[in-house]
Amino acid sequence: MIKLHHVKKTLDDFSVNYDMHIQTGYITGIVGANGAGKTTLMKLIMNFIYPDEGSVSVFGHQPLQTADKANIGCVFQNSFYDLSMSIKHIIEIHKAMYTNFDEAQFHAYCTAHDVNIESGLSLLSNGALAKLKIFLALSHHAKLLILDEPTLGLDVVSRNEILDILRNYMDDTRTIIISSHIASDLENLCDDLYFINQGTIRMHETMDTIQNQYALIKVSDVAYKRMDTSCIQSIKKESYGYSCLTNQKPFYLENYKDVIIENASIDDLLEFIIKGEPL
Ligand SMILES: Nc1ncnc2c1ncn2[C@@H]1O[C@H](COP(=O)(O)OP(=O)(O)OP(=O)(O)O)[C@@H](O)[C@H]1O
Repeated sequence: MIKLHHVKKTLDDFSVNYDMHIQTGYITGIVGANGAGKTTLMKLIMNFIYPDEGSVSVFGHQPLQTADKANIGCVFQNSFYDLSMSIKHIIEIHKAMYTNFDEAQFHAYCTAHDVNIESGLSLLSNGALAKLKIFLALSHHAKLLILDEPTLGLDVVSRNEILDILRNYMDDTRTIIISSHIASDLENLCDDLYFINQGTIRMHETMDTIQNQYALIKVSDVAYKRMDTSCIQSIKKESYGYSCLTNQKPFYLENYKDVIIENASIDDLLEFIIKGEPL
């Protein structure tokens, strides 16, 4: 569905370097701290900015064709319509932009999730505005959804509603790329994750591999010295000794029955990527 081949881009003093293959039928999460380069990645995919080197292909086309944009729904954090506009006006724009804009479906989303279609944008709460952006992105039956922090500003109930809608939206022919600061949202949604730090991909794993193979091992200084660290990827010094990240959980569960071995969350992995000491 999407390939980034040796893509390099420099924006003032920030550079990115991306190689990625995002597969059809997958929900791919993009994880990274503030300023890691997540939005820049999505802008490169959407052809809003162009690579200095390398290539980006979407739907097998390089660069993205204008006709392909009808098959993409996107939500970007900092760009939307002027707040003086009404929702009805925006519906008209989307009907003109997308021949397959499904007004009935859009109404159904808004009605089911308490977004008043009669309203002007300026009267909507932050949460309603966030939902509106998502419903617009979903309502022309796009094959590809690019969602940059779509749940920002939503409470937990609304976030879970949106995650359910995205799960229901998926089928084998559709693809979602989503970034979020809320790791649990991605944990419960994504099939595949890319971890980005300072414009580079630091880790790419399926959610299954993260859940089955990755773990945190918490040991004292003495226990750390005795432990086989050949399958430890990175460590952090802690008050009690060391916290160690492994991608060989079964090995440590089998051989170190007396130490604390915990599942590694997305937040744990990101923290190790940023602050861990690689072995
Ligand atoms: N047009 C631009 N010109 C110069 N620098 C830019 C431009 N766009 C982004 N940057 C810089 O690139 C870096 C990455 O920005 P980006 O928005 O991709 O990060 P992000 O991971 O989406 O962050 P956040 O989670 O905070 O939204 C930041 O340091 C930002 O200031």
